[in-house]
Amino acid sequence: MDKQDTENDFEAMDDHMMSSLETPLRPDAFDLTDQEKITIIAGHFKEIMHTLGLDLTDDSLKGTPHRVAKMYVKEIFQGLHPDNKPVIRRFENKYMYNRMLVERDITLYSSCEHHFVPIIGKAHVAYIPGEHVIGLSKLNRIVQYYARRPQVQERMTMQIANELKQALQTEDVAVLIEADHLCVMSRGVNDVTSSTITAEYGGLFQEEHYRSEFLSHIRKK
Ligand SMILES: Nc1nc2c(ncn2[C@@H]2O[C@H](COP(=O)(O)OP(=O)(O)OP(=O)(O)O)[C@@H](O)[C@H]2O)c(=O)[nH]1
Ligand SMILES: [Zn+2]
Repeated sequence: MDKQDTENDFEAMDDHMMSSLETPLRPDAFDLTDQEKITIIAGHFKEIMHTLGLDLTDDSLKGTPHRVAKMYVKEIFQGLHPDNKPVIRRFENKYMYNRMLVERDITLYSSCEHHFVPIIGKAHVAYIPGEHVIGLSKLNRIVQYYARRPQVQERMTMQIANELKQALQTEDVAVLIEADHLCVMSRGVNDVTSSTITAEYGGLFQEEHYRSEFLSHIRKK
């Protein structure tokens, strides 16, 4: 691929990211069942391994195509399927708790959509309840749902923030993600010390006071 192609790729990526927060999916993305997807992906992965020169009759390797396909569909990319979206029940804020609620250090395991290798880190989310609250674990589940698909960190951050705003019926939501990208660490520039931080601050979190309180909570150990 020459430099011009790479630049065009990035222009296409920029256009897409500006026009939509949605993960780019084909219109017929859910026509196949999970089982059909696993069978097809296993076949393709077998070809990849075969092309790499691996002996697929070897005891240790022969199950790998099916293992990888099942892992893609049922585990690390399960967040592509809307059926796996967490069901969030809103409760009335009967305690009248109107201060900040922070859920910090949420385990984040995602995959880079450019190289299909892991993005590993932590998400910190916060909101200021209005009339509604949701169960604490649902904050983690929303993070996991958007992480379990091929991602770029910026889009993942915005998708999580938007979902929280909808679930909580408030703009007063903050999301900060700090993550290590294996595509940066284990190949390419091979940098194992850098990490990537992205953040979205909605509503009151655009004000310095609320933002600093959030940041001070997530810095405390
Ligand atoms: N903005 C953004 N870029 C990412 C993310 N994850 C990976 N990338 C970058 O996507 C870019 C893809 O660039 P390319 O030049 O097409 O790929 P490449 O030749 O493998 O690039 P190198 O990683 O530099 O070797 C790389 O610079 C990655 O670091 C992400 O979450 N956000
Ligand atoms: Zn990557």
